[in-house]
Amino acid sequence: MSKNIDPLSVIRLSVEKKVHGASHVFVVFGASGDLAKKKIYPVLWNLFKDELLPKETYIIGYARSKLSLEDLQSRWAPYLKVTDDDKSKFQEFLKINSYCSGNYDKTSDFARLDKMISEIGNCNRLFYLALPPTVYESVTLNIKATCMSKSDKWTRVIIEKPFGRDLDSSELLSNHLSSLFKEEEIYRIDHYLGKEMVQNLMVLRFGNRIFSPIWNRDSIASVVISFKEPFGTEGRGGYFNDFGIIRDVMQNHLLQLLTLVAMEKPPSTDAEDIRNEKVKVLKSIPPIVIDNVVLGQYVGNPEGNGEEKLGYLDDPTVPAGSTTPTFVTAALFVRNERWDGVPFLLRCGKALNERKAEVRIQFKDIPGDIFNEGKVKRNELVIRVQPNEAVYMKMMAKTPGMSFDCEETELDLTYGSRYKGIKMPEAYERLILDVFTGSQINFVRSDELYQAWRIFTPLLHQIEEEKPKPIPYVYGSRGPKESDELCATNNFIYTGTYKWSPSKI
Ligand SMILES: NC(=O)C1=CN([C@@H]2O[C@H](COP(=O)(O)OP(=O)(O)OC[C@H]3O[C@@H](n4cnc5c(N)ncnc54)[C@H](OP(=O)(O)O)[C@@H]3O)[C@@H](O)[C@H]2O)C=CC1
Ligand SMILES: O=C1O[C@H](COP(=O)(O)O)[C@@H](O)[C@H](O)[C@H]1O
Repeated sequence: MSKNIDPLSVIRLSVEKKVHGASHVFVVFGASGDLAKKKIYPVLWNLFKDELLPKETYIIGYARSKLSLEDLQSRWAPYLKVTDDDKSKFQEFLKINSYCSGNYDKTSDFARLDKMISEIGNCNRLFYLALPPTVYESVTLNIKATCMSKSDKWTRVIIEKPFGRDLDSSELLSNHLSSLFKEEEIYRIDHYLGKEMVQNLMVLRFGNRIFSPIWNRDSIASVVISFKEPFGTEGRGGYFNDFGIIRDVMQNHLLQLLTLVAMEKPPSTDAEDIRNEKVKVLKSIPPIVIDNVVLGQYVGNPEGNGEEKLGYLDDPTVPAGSTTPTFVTAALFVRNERWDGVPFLLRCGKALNERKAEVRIQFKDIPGDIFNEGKVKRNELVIRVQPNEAVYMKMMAKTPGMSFDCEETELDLTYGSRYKGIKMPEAYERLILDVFTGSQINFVRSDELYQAWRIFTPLLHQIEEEKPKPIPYVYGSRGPKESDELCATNNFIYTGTYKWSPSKI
């Protein structure tokens, strides 16, 4: 693209083209809550500020609390970035916002909401459920009964995980939703699908000739998909304890990454073509067996990063003696022609040594090594999702100079240096814009969800019934050593010999 073209103007044009100049109302259910103030309103503000929201868009917050717009605004204040230059734009943003106080189970309150929307005009309607799942049922029933759009306009409902807690409860929710809405009206958010490097996976795989011949069991030894967070449950122990790290991160975000790495090339980039391929690959994954799993739980660290860090069980919101895992590594297998025998190691944990999400594809040893035995190390292709987005290939090269020795080095695409000054949109920004434009590529379809729960439910039930004691690991460490052992027995070789020395140029 020419340097003179503002990339945002291209997106603006494409959004306007797709919405055909229609008016929209975006309703935030749970407007007084955490997700709304930390994510949804800041994202709506960013989209508004960048003029990416369709022109005639109005936002209505809905929650039980009796709040004025000023009250709502004071909740957003710490999370919305408004600079001095933005002040007049922010006043315009306030003008498109309003608030409706009502209960989640009272049809007459939803009728009031419908009246508010109708007063704006005949418009497309987006309903974002930033709510605990306990009220999904009554809210969606009330939307259906009173708030659907009229005549030629559409309605879209955006829901957040957890989509149930196992196969049965997820099926109940899916059946409930499908009794009210068509699949194309339901947008199940997995915010990892909105991340730049996650979206990049399809382009890397299907836009490069070099990868397709080696992207299979003949060349790939193992795939490690990691999510690491350097903080514990701090304050969220109640919610987390009920769900655990498998439901919180692995069954959704990490499994989505796996499907994008493992799926076959779709016939097109249409949402249904891509989601069909994702479902196909999920169907080839048998349920995880507990022997292929390591469970961990963090314990306190008196010297954690300069200050004492409390263990999971020290969190007052966590029930005494809880065996909920805060760290899990699991080996999954895709039983199809491309992947048979290749372990996919999913690892996720809280209170670890760093923040990191990455996909690491480790290639097999080279056959017939002619160099000094043990010198040649396996190639690795690493797609670092966050932080500091990068794609790098660890490879061997001749040591520069007179000697004919070889050493480990890398081909390195670091986004921060290659794409200086490019603003990476927040995952939620992309996803919310996708809902306006009707693209379901980055949303989870009901049959995809079914398959995801099928893979994890037997393991989750076994853990809940047998309550195996998770292996303790220290807050701020890399997690239990048994996780490395599981990776090692599943054909991931860590040598510790690779050293990165980024170029100063
Ligand atoms: N463009 C860029 O920004 C680039 C950055 N780098 C940086 O260079 C550094 C090293 O590169 P990296 O790819 O991690 O290569 P390494 O070979 O150092 O690490 C490979 C993997 O092994 C894991 N590991 C660490 N210790 C053990 C162990 N004892 N047993 C088993 N596994 C272990 C690592 O971290 P863990 O298990 O803790 O997640 C990682 O998943 C990194 O900090 C990386 O970010 C490298 C290239 C390009
Ligand atoms: O869905 C979740 O994701 C966050 C991590 O998201 P990220 O975009 O910051 O990587 C995690 O902290 C949370 O527990 C989980 O519910």
